[in-house]
Amino acid sequence: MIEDKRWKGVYSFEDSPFIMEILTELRDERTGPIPFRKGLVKLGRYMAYELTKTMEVERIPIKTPLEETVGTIVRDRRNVVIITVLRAAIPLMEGLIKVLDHARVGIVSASRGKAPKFEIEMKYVKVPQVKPEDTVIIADPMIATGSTLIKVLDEVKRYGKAKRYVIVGVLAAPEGISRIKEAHPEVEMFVAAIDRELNDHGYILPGLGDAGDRAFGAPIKV
Ligand SMILES: O=P(O)(O)OC[C@H]1O[C@H](OP(=O)(O)OP(=O)(O)O)[C@H](O)[C@@H]1O
Ligand SMILES: O=c1cc[nH]c(=O)[nH]1
Ligand SMILES: [Mg+2]
Repeated sequence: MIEDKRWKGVYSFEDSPFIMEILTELRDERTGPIPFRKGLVKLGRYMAYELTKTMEVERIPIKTPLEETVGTIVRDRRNVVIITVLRAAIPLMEGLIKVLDHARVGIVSASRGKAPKFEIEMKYVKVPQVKPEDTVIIADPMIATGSTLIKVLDEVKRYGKAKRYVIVGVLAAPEGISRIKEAHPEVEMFVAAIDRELNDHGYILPGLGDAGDRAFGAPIKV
């Protein structure tokens, strides 16, 4: 996990060969929906494991069958709310929750309109009460213009103030990170990699394409 020099609290996993191997499979245009979804689940699991290294722990006395000793509890793992941003975060959340198994889960829908406005439509919002001891983890694989996550954070903050707000994603563009940090400076971000830039349609380059479509197939209008 490396903190990017450009922003405070923004980390990538470019130092982790295994996470990079999973990302490589996701980027590859030949990867179909089944391995694509499996890759997102794997990333969720490993990134959650890495995230626990930044959490508060507690030492507790325990007894083995032979003697008394001291054990460890990741205290913050008990107080997690995962916000799943439909659609593409569904497999990522499935991985996160394998490690963060006590998590309460909120679901929000967010659909990004076309360039140049990239308006975000948020129709479905089900978020639990957020408590002061909570770590709110917002799962969304792609941080492009940042518009989706700014809107999700604005909304989620109405449900109570958390101890930490953490975004877990796969790829981020520098433009999106800067915009989110401007709107919500305290937010931390953990992404597999930070890519070069956005194209005119708001897609991340080199990126992996449309994460929702690659995981679930392209929707049609009827
Ligand atoms: O940072 P932004 O520019 O806002 O773009 C990022 C958003 O775009 C994708 O969702 P999309 O709107 O394609 O919905 P989908 O998951 O249903 O495909 C992605 O999952 C993010 O939520
Ligand atoms: O590159 C991008 C940008 C937004 N949403 C995606 O799914 N991919
Ligand atoms: Mg999409």
